[in-house]
Amino acid sequence: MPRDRGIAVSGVSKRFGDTVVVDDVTLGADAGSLTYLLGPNGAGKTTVLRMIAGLTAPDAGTITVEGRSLRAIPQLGRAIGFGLNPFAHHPKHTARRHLKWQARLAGVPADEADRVLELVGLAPVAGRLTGRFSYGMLQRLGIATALLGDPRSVVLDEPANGLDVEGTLWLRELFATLTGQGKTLLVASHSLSEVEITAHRIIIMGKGRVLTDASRDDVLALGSGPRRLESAYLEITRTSVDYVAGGSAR
Ligand SMILES: Nc1ncnc2c1ncn2[C@@H]1O[C@H](COP(=O)(O)OP(=O)(O)OP(=O)(O)O)[C@@H](O)[C@H]1O
Repeated sequence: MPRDRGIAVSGVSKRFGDTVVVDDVTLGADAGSLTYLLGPNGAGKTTVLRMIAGLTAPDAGTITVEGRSLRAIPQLGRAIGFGLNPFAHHPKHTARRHLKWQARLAGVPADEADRVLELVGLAPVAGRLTGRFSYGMLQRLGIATALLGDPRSVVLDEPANGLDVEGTLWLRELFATLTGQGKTLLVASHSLSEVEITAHRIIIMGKGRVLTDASRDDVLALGSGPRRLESAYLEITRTSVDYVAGGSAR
């Protein structure tokens, strides 16, 4: 059966100045699947997500959403929900006001704000200033923004960062619900333990290139020991890390 590609990135490259940060990347995410994008710091994950969001223009290649070129989609925010930066909010606005504003930008009804506040568990603090939110609450607000208008595809950048245990379990359930509804989920993450539990497909980038794009089971088969994904990941990215905080760790 052909794969039902929600998001398809084909032969995409991006250079900043003299540096090629995304180099002929082809990857995608299927409807009804949770696809994770992994890779060391600076691998190019966020740049790929920003190009899918239309925030960064690729130098080469094509990006399609449900078979349509980005340029042919008049209101991209209705087709894909993006949660790329939990700090993209005005600290003097309440959560509800922020989401109503985001709804307007995405071209969806303002009353969507209250639906998504409920969905992410922020309804009780809807009237609180976002400047007083904890990091975990801001993550939930970012996820709420991505869910405005109930888009068929959702793209998130490290949504599990800062979530407490209850929040992590909540996010796991949310992902299961969304994929069960046939939605396309593309999520950049460094939380290997969570990825190992929830992924359907795993893409690993390094130095701007795709190193691996395979089912979760096929990636796990490359690892060994009690932390299979961690061991597979370290092996795959071994030659792709040129920045290690605190010096050479490996
Ligand atoms: N606007 C920009 N101008 C110049 N360089 C940039 C810009 N945005 C990103 N880069 C560079 O592109 C490279 C890839 O960055 P990117 O944020 O896509 O990596 P990443 O895989 O998401 O990393 P991380 O895991 O740290 O979030 C990095 O070297 C980064 O410094």
